[in-house]
Amino acid sequence: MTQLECRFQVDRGDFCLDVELNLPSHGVSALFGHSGSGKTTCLRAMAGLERLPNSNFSVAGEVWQDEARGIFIPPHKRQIGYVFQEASLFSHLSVEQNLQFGLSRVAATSRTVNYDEVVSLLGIETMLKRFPAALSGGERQRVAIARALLTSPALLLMDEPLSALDANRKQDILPYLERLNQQLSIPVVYVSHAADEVARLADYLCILRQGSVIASGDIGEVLLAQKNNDLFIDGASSLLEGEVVGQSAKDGLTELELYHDQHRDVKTCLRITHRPFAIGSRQRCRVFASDVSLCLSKPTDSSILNIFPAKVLAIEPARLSAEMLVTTELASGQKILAQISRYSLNSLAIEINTELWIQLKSVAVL
Ligand SMILES: Nc1ncnc2c1ncn2[C@@H]1O[C@H](COP(=O)(O)OP(=O)(O)OP(=O)(O)O)[C@@H](O)[C@H]1O
Repeated sequence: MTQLECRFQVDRGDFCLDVELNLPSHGVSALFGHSGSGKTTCLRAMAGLERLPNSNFSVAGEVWQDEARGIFIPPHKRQIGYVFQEASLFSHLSVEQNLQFGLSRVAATSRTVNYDEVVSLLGIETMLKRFPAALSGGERQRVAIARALLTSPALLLMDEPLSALDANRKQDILPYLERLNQQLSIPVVYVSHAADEVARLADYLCILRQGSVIASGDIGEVLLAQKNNDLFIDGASSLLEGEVVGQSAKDGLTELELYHDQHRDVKTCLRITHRPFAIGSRQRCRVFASDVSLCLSKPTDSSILNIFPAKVLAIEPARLSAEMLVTTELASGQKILAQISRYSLNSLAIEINTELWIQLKSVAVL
């Protein structure tokens, strides 16, 4: 079900924005694009911090802006949480007082979020008595997210919340964002220009370029469709998601059964280096096209653990002229990109509909 519907337009002479989006009612929708593509302008318009002409925005059927009808709900009357690049906490208040401030902004009878649950979800139990100056950047950001959640928002807007953090702090905070997404049913609009973040967190991806939407949809589909987009500086990739079904510390392996097309009666199990995941938990993996190789017959003496039969769906040039991107489909329906040399494509005579075997040399667990 679509929950967020917007049409934002503005002509500032040197920058024109014309964006129409229908975002889902749950999960994380990422607005992804280069600097200056209009991501923050859209987020600010959703918050009502910017009133764009000829624009409209509704959340779960509730109209927050409709210029044609003269409707514009001011920011303080919109049920939103807003998290900025830098945590904007009150420095004279303790963490607990900062959180209580968030909680006090909404009447007890209208609260949809539980204080203890949020504190535990963001792992801030031990910081409650401390003041913002005594917290690391990552901890401050966790408190800012908790404070935003405690206002029981109908919508959580996050503008590059990790961009001020170094790589290690970023890795520390990502699991909290994932848990938040899994445990609370508040839709999140997440602005980012980092490919690794959106691949890990987003369920729905919208790519903006120079004020326009150039692609939007399920993250897996957009990653495939935009395989050559230079925003994915780390390379073309596909996403696989599945449930942990096996653990063998002895063999050093964890086994995931991939979610698949319900109409197909075939299952695919992915074996990855052992990780301490709970059986039954949901995990997402990213497979870089450069880590996938193709064979015409089944390799029987390969060190590669994941070898699956597949069919070629599409063949397109990669960004490097000597390389090609081959979209393959497993019998269970997942699509996986392989990047091979033009030379190999020709010498193996790989064409659309060729049936072959794919080898996943490496799988990044996100
Ligand atoms: N209030 C404003 N008045 C005029 N121009 C603005 C205003 N705010 C932003 N802009 C311009 O609008 C364009 C889009 O800016 P915006 O901040 O939305 O992009 P962005 O994709 O979020 O970029 P970044 O990743 O650098 O934050 C830019 O050219 C910017 O300079």
